[in-house]
Amino acid sequence: MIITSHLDGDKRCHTGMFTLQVVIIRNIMFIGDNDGQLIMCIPGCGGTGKSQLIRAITKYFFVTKRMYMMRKLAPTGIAAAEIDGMTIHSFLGEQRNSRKPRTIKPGDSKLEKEWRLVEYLIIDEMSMVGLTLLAKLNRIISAGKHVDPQIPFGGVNVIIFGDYLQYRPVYDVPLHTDFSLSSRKKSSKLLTEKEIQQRVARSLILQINYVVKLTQQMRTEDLQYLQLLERLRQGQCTYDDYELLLTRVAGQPSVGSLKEHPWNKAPILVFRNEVRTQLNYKAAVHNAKQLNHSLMVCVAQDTCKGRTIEDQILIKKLLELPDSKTEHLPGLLPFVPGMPVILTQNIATELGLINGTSGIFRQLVYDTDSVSTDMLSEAFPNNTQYVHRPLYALIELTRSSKIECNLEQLEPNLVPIPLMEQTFRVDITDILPKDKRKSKHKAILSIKRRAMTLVPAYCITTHKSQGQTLNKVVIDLKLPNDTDDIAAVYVPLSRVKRLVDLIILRHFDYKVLTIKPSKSQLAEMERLDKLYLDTQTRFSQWFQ
Ligand SMILES: Nc1ncnc2c1ncn2[C@@H]1O[C@H](COP(=O)(O)OP(=O)(O)OP(=O)(O)O)[C@@H](O)[C@H]1O
Repeated sequence: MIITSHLDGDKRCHTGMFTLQVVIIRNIMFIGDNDGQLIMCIPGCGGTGKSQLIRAITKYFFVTKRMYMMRKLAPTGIAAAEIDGMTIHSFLGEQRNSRKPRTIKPGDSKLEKEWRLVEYLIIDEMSMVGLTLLAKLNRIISAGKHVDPQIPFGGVNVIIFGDYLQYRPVYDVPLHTDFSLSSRKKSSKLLTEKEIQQRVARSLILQINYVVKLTQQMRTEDLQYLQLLERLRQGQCTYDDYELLLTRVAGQPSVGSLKEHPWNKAPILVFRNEVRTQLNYKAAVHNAKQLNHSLMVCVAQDTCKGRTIEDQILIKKLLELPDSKTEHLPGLLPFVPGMPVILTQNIATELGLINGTSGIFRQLVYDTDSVSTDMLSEAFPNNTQYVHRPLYALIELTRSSKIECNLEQLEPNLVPIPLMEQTFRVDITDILPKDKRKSKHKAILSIKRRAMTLVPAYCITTHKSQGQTLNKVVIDLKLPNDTDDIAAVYVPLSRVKRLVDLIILRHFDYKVLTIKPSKSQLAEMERLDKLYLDTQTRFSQWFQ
């Protein structure tokens, strides 16, 4: 109601009734009056309907014919696909892991055109958005809107959704970062440009002026389990909670077999990309055998400085790299009809064929001369057919309202997915002969890869599962040694509606259920709670 009435021009949202808050960082000053600008946060723990609310808001913009005024962004492909939006990176026109930041020039007419009509920006999964990324987004909007850089987000209304106890950004610092401690420690040192930008972004977060907290659980229908998840959020699970979860460890008489329906179709959530890749390989081999098919594996075409790579050791190393290190183009991609897959690049944004879109692999179309059975990896059986020049894969989209494929002789929901090209860098020091290694120097190669932009989805990382509701899921709670993040336990456990919808892969330690939220997570949640009280007072009629 707050958002729709703001959109419809409610005076209460435009009179600047807020307390004046001035934040000065070096020479950058933001004034927190906002003059009617909505800088809103909608926090809510997993399953309280944040994505659902984004869909409802979208519908309102749609029925009132104002879709052109809004943009929806999320930090990861899957989270973006969940809300029919885009990843922040692709929206900023940047490649993942890119070393070259996009230059922002004032008066960039393309940028201004992109932003001219945008008045509302929705950002989902705020826990995974970093301050550096937010600062960049702010700079781009400011330039796009061609307004005073002191105006937060170029005057665009921003609505941020998420849950600070879920996954944090990978190469960035979270939005709740408290700089008051570190700045005192480093007071004698000058801040780097990056640190300044992070503080600027933090000052934007401090200007959130409306908060509506979602509290009613919409996903979990199992009350006892819901209470357990609530305790988990505080790091206060009891031994009884632990014993209850132990009843779901695989191998118990009360737990169904992973080989049988429905568990043989349930996605497996793991922590590491390497483990994910290996499990996907195993599942593909197993399913091909079940179907009496010989396994097909697409091989990526790698070149270095325009030349084909001849060195067998290097070829093997490149093909075995996890796709998280190769711009998400897999070296070896097994294909079995019926295999769940996820797109890893934006192919046609306007059609919703974006990074994160899921589907089912149906058929591979390839150059028949390019098939060999020379073994490329021990992970696959001897009779595996390696396809060196695939042309495209036919994918059945599981959820798409935008695509109506009218290709001759193809069913309407089958979409051809072509190959894509990306460049990535790889450190090859470990495979160089000892006499060629230079101490302290890394040997880095730039590799151009042409490959299918798909990965199997029998198994996904817990990080990628954030934001999804899963019918049945198999999870692991034996955390990697260096993990003390509550998200690593909370995210996988909160993907299902009932405890019986999950199986835990193996025995785990009680102490993982007692991981506490960090100080800055708690402080930010408290701050948002206070703002929620203010918002309720301001809009009392909607909170009765
Ligand atoms: N108002 C509602 N009425 C009926 N069902 C709802 C409602 N809101 C959410 N749901 C259902 O509850 C489940 C969880 O909702 P949703 O995915 O929107 O939660 P979320 O807060 O985004 O979770 P997460 O933090 O894990 O991303 C979904 O299956 C959704 O369809």
